[in-house]
Amino acid sequence: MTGVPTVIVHRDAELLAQAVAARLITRLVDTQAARGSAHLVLTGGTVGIATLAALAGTAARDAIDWRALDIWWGDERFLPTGHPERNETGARQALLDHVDVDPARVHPMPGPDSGMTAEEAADAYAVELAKAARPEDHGPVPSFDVLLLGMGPDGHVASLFPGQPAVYEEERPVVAVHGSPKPPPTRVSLTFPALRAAREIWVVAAGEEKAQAVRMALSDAGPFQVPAAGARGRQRTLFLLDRAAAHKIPPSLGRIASP
Ligand SMILES: O=C(O)[C@H](O)[C@@H](O)[C@H](O)[C@H](O)COP(=O)(O)O
Repeated sequence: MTGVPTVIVHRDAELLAQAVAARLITRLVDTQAARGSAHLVLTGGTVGIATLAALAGTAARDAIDWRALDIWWGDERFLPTGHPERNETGARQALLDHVDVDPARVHPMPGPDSGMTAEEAADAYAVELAKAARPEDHGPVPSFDVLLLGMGPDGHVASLFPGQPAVYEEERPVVAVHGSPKPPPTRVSLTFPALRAAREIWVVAAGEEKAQAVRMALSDAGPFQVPAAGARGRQRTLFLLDRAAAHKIPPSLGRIASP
């Protein structure tokens, strides 16, 4: 784990989504200018999808070279392709159906309609990640330029739930998750080793019900109990919050970015 997270607080959930969308445009444009292409990891959840919708609604989205972008998911609900509860479906409806992505560079996690079990889907995703990794990357996954994470009131990120076997995985980059406390029970998730390959991790959270988990994630809580406490990027970690989610952290920690 590297560095202390930077905390940025916006007025409310709507402005937070707009601000994260604007930040994504800048970051992806800068990365593509420097390296030609970029790797972005998406999240499900309310703020995650609201951010993608905000991005789709911003004219500046055209500054991104959508065809030079690999899109991955941090986790997926193990449901058939097109199911309304899949994180992929939400991302496609909010953003991906409205921009000129290269279909070959959009990497959804397989669902049960692939004929695979959740374990096989996790292994297949690990193979796909390994194919995209370059020798200069730190292990069998690409160095994600931005990895977006929503966070649950229990401090979970991706489908890494407190105390569940997936949080203890130190080898495999992707695992199957059974018995998730948030429905649906079966999921596929990146693990801590894969998350920590990211150059930047942006934890995005809004709402009073997240305030306690935000405080714990920024304290010295252990990642097995509060998985968001273990989500740290190699170069930078941002906690992008609305005021309600930020109100339990010491004022010294948060930078208020919106009046
Ligand atoms: O499949 C999912 O649900 C997610 O990927 C999950 O990790 C989500 O991001 C958080 O639970 C926050 O979700 P909310 O923003 O809806 O609270």
